[in-house]
Amino acid sequence: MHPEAKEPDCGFSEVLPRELGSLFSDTYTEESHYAFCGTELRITQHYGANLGVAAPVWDAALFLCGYFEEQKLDFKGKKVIELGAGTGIVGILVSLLGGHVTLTDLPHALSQIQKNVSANVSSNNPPQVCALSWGLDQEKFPQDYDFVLGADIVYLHDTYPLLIQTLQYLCGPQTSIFLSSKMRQEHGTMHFFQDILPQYFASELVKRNKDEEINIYKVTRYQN
Ligand SMILES: C[S@@+](CC[C@H](N)C(=O)[O-])C[C@H]1O[C@@H](n2cnc3c(N)ncnc32)[C@H](O)[C@@H]1O
Repeated sequence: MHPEAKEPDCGFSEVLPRELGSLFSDTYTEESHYAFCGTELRITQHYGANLGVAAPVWDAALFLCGYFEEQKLDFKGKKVIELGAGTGIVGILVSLLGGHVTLTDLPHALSQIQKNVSANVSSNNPPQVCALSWGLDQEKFPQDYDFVLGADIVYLHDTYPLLIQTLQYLCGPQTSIFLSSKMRQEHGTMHFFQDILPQYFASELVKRNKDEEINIYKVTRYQN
């Protein structure tokens, strides 16, 4: 993650991008290289382009990629959607591992994701890149995903009910959701995982980085 992209101490909200953008005198890009699962990823982050929190690769995303590598999860032929994809790094990795991936985010982030897809994926079946604003757009999407992925998307209290609506819509009995989250006390991330999510889904903490306070949860529908 770029040092200038460290967590803002104010709202950390979608109001932020315009304000954050104005803090930078120039719009600039930074290309970073990452290696997971024997694959090199070239990810460009567009700073000062009003992308706000969507611009950088967040540590929770790298932690999730590392988890997939460690667990050797089999994504071949699986139907996968990523929420709040930002740069797209997680979904791009999963696509390179053989998944049929749809990468989603708010409209302002889509061109960054598309550029990273084009730079990394040359297969006949590249990821689709689509707008999905939680609680609003999910009905454009199918309901038979094998995996729903999200890295660092639990940080805005007002969006928690919207995110739950989207997860409920997208997830069938066969779906595994993986949420990798920086546990931000001030944004009630723990409250989401301990109190809100269990009202709707079963969840299990599958990996924790204690020093960085990043948790990965595997989430599924309650089985009747
Ligand atoms: C902290 S960033 C994480 C980006 C990326 N997943 C990563 O970990 O590198 C949060 C992402 O959630 C997206 N987001 C925030 N609110 C959203 C909403 N209501 N609907 C859809 N995406 C949203 C942002 O645009 C941003 O890309």
